[in-house]
Amino acid sequence: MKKTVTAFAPATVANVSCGFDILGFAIDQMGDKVTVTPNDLQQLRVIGISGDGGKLPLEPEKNTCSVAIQAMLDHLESNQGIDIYLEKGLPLGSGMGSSAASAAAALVAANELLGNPYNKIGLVPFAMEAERIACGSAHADNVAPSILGGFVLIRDYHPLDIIPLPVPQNLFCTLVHPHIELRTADSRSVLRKQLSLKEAVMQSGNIAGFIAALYENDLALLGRSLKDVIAEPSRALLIPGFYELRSGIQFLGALGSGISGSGPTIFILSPDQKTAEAVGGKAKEVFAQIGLGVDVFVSEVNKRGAFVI
Ligand SMILES: Nc1ncnc2c1ncn2[C@@H]1O[C@H](COP(=O)(O)OP(=O)(O)O)[C@@H](O)[C@H]1O
Ligand SMILES: N[C@@H](CCOP(=O)(O)O)C(=O)O
Repeated sequence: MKKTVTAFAPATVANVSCGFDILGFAIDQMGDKVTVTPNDLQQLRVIGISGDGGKLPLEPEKNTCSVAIQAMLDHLESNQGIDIYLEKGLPLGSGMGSSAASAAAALVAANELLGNPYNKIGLVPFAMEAERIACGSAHADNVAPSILGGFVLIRDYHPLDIIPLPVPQNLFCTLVHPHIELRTADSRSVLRKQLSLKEAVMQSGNIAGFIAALYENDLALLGRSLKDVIAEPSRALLIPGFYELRSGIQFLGALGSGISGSGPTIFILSPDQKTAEAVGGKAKEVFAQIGLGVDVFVSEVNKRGAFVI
């Protein structure tokens, strides 16, 4: 067995407006790193965390790294002991799949340590168990793209059916992260439990249009499909500046915008880097006017997903 393995897993944008709980994509550069080392104690231990300001739990039953690896070891019927070190690169409660990136990096590192018993899709159910403890819901729309990269559709959860999708050319994403923390568990609690038939029809039309746009490389159709009648109406109220930003960028040439995951991060898709940068500049102005700090990132879609370093 290898002595030590480190893996990186990227941030993700879940939902992508029209795909609540069933669609997500991975972002370049930003993410978490996890290092795993075997121990002889037959125990999983989180031996250290950096970059989290002391906020994340070291208890193995509460940290998404250890919960994900434990789910994998249980499936393998293994009692291998592993020490876990997490370098947190993503802000917590950001809507950029922070809890998911930790789980994804931990699984890819532990899988390598154990001789790769699983392919990447095989790791997704273990990462979903980590999401269950992080926010009370085992959604896969962050963990699947963080592990696999690109756009990923979760066609069904029972049984799990994961479909990697094509990534169109020249698609750029601007992420605008206002400096507030929004826990996924809290922003799930504001969701309506019922949809009207009319709303279900609208959401189905848009997710179908979005998937067709990915296959057709049709960015205009992709932009028209960026609509969300399920989560955005209730969640946007929790995000100061959401509607101001949307109206501020409307003539800059972006394809569309929405809430990244459960927020507060807002994503904007653009057909070129120049537009994505201009949108980022406008976002800084809008948030300066309302007096709230923001971080702005511009990224292409990350096609690689989590990898061993
Ligand atoms: N390794 C971890 N990385 C990130 N969050 C973790 C981790 N372990 C546990 N958590 C918990 O998950 C929650 C953050 O997840 P979540 O609210 O889903 O954020 P995000 O929207 O960024 O994914 C926090 O309450 C945090 O305590
Ligand atoms: N589909 C989930 C996605 C949550 O993403 P996160 O990055 O905010 O954890 C939801 O909308 O609740």
